[in-house]
Amino acid sequence: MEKSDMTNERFIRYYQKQGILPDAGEFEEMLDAFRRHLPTTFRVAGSRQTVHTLNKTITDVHVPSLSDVTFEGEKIPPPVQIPWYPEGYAWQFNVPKKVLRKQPEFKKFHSFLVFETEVGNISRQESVSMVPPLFLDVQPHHKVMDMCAAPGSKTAQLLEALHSADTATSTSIPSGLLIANDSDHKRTHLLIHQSARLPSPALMVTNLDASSYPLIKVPNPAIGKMGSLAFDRILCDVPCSGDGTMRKNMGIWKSWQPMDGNGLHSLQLRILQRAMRMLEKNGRIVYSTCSLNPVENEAVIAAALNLYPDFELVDVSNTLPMLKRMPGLSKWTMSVDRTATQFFETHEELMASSLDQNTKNRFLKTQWAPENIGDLNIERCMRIYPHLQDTGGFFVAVLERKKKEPAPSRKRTNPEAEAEEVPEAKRTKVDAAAPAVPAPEAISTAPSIESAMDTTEDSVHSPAGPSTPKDVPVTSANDKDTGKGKEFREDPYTYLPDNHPLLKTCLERLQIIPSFPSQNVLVRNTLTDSTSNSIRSFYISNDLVKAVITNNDYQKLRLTAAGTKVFTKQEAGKGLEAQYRVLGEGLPVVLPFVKPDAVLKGSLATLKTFLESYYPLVRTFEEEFRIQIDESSTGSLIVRFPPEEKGGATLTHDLYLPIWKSNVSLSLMIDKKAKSALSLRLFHEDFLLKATNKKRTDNVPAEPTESETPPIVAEADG
Ligand SMILES: C[S@@+](CC[C@H](N)C(=O)[O-])C[C@H]1O[C@@H](n2cnc3c(N)ncnc32)[C@H](O)[C@@H]1O
Repeated sequence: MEKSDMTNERFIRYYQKQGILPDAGEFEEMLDAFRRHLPTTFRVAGSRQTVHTLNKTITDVHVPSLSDVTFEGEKIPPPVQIPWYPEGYAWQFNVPKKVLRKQPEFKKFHSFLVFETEVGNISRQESVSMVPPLFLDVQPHHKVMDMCAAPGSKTAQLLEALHSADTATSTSIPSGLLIANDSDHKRTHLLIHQSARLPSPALMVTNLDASSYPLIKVPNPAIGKMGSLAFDRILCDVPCSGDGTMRKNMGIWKSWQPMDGNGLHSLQLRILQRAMRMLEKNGRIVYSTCSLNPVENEAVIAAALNLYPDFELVDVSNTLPMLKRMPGLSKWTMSVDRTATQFFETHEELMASSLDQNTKNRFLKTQWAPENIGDLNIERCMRIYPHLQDTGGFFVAVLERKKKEPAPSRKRTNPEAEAEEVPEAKRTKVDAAAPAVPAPEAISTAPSIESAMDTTEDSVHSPAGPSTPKDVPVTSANDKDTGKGKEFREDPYTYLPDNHPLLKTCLERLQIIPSFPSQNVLVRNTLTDSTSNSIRSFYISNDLVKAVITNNDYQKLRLTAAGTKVFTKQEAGKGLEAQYRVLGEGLPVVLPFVKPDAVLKGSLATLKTFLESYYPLVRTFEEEFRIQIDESSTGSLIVRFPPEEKGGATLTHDLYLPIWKSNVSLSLMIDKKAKSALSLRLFHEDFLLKATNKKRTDNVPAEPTESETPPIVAEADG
């Protein structure tokens, strides 16, 4: 898009009128920033140890190699750490695509990023999108809800925080829970794909309208009865008009008009209200949008605070001090047409106008600033503008229940506000879906329970998505997208008795110790006599996920995923019995429960042999490893590669990998991309690519001969 096309009179008129920036000069600066290309940003993801090691590789190896680069006579700046991101684990660089494709050092860095993104060690995410989860401050014991989660970049951050006790080799089983929800069924699958990079026994994915999220029943040991689940942390990253994303979604320059935001206010408010009702007493909500529009931001927050006067905005000015932000607005005006020409300062002014009643009825009083806006600490909301730190635009507000009684001045501006301002039909709907929603006080006493780099996050800040109605205030959830009335086809979630014969045999064969939480193993089918013997995969969850699944109807919850897949059945070829094997994605969860002497020991040389061909013959391995293999039975095995430095390759910490032994050959049971990433990270070249190319040039058959072929393909995981 040409710079000259990056303008929109309606946008400029509307936002100048809102006074979102103190002076005209700064407003121009913001517009200029909106017209510039957004830098590429990413964060290092995964367990603390992995993050530390990978970040050190970027700092010590990549940055120095990129620090003195010139391309076509121009100096190219190296990646820099995002100043406000904790521990320097997020980075940004701004180089043209052709530099990434042609300049050797940047090309190498780019493939490093692509592969590490594929395996989940790097998350390409717009920098402002990293902000809301940081303010949520999630701990491993927290019950967390991500109400509008797809495609899931923030879900990944929440999951990492829940798993902060993980080590480089094993996944902890947090006592907390993360429910990632999205009303768009297709997008929940993006969510599942994204979170597969960090498999968690504490994760559930649901497909519901967040504004009418049902109560979840769980046992409350304190009262010996069932209670309802209240959440410690809730993220409301609501659907929005997305005008903060214009640097990336350039179509918004052309299409922007004020009714986009007007049409979303009601849905946004209802989602936030629902979160307030589901929050644990000392819990925290983060509300965010990628929009600059006060009607989607401060108006929603002010209305919610007036509906729930026991809530307040938290002063987070000392958190992430390097993050530049502007205070929330206490004054704004409403445009009631597409052209942004007709403005009304108050709802009363609109009502007294000569506009027809139908037009008037499209607007809610809550879209204007309430009279008591001065009492709401609205300046504690955070507005992030593109010119401040070369980012997209964003809005973030942090809400908690008040520690003290509401101050006398903080009374509802209109005690009937909820009934009047959020149409009754909606409330009835909410209550029907969620029987007997308790008052906030009641729920608080409830029981405590991109190429990869280029495309990964494109849809994160896309405007509201398909469920966003235009032009009219949303008066009810959109059935088409919330799945309501749509058939829900998911296999059931069934917990096995811990002495189930197939599970017992599987655990014995894989040498899993008795403390393995087999009571939390589930399968994705109903257990009849005929299915009991044909279980394909075993999954594991934590206690809380089990409590939710066993006490609620998974169909009502529209549960699309839960727990981590750990073991899967492997057909073993002619004459051999099928066996279960440990999945690569499940290994970090299972590892603490594998008998130590069942784990084989390899070396960098062993690993190189595994990476150099798909099905290396046993005889091609060095003797020390061959002896161990000869003593092992065929099937699923685990190998530990201890730290080692040899011939320019460095392994800094223990690495555990699943392998498969067939009669004469072995195979590393991780997918191709993970193999390439490992090869590049440790040996600085992609052996797999070399092996594939060699096969092509030597005209060697693509697959090994039958006698060598293990009964599976190497990338069978998933
Ligand atoms: C801004 S995006 C969320 C981005 C996401 N949090 C992330 O970081 O990847 C808003 C999401 O809300 C979903 N959505 C729209 N209406 C919804 C509703 N009523 N309930 C739940 N989700 C909704 C959309 O499908 C979209 O995925």
